[in-house]
Amino acid sequence: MTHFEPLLRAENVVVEYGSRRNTKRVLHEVSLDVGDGECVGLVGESGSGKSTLGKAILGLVPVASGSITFDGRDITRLSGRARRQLAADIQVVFQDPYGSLNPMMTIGEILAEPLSAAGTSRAEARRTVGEMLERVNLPGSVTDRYPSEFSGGQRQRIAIARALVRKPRLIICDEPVSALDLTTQATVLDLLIELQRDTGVSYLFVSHDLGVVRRICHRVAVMFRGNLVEIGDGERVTRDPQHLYSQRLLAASPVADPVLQAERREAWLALRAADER
Ligand SMILES: Nc1ncnc2c1ncn2[C@@H]1O[C@H](COP(=O)(O)OP(=O)(O)OP(=O)(O)O)[C@@H](O)[C@H]1O
Repeated sequence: MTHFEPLLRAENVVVEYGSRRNTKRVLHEVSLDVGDGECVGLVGESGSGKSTLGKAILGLVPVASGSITFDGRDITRLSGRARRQLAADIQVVFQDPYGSLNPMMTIGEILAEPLSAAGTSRAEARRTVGEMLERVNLPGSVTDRYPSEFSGGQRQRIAIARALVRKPRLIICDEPVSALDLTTQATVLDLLIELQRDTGVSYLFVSHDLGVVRRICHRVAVMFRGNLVEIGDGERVTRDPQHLYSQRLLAASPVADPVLQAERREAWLALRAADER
């Protein structure tokens, strides 16, 4: 089995929404590692806290307690400036390729923007943009066109290229293929796998779709009502649902805590139900 050095480590992360008087805890001491070059899936039913963990790592929601370290450095509570500097290393790809690309900008402008914000020269930015388009299998000629001229799958390729331009070490993929039809999903997942092989980038792959996660992830973490209730060290090649559901997770969990045990079962039954729909 491959062992991975943790690039990202979340330890006992607590996130609460709401006001001081009316607090709703949505993450309960969640701990999770992502290794260099590893793809860790985060699955769970709707509202279980998957996106919130992604947002906490990106600094988009405050962490009430616990810590998040990246490459050995505490990034739990960074100033705005330090957070912007970290943007080169941690990028995000969202579900909605329609909403996440500015419709008023050309593809060339969209891809060059993070580079010019970081002070890269125009010539260098143009070269990098061309390289990234090639990586996501789009021709260089797309730079003069606008997002509305592309299909959902192509837009998601563009969003991935934008996430890649600053050569990040981690990409939070938040339901990146959920809005796509099945064939397009498959090509985008294959692209993500290929990019990971070529660049060694790590993914935290948020999805409610176990089939998708099974296809792309090395390990799968299961969230349930704000708790991380299970981590299975699956493999990308694991395609057998029985392997995940029955062998590893439902039957053989040596969990002393009966509440956690019950939550694990419920989480997996909910996922299985969603998977079968
Ligand atoms: N800005 C917010 N203010 C208050 N509550 C929120 C906010 N964002 C999310 N929540 C709540 O936090 C909980 C976790 O939400 P989150 O979006 O992280 O779940 P999720 O597992 O990603 O769900 P989905 O698969 O539907 O995206 C939910 O109960 C949700 O209603």
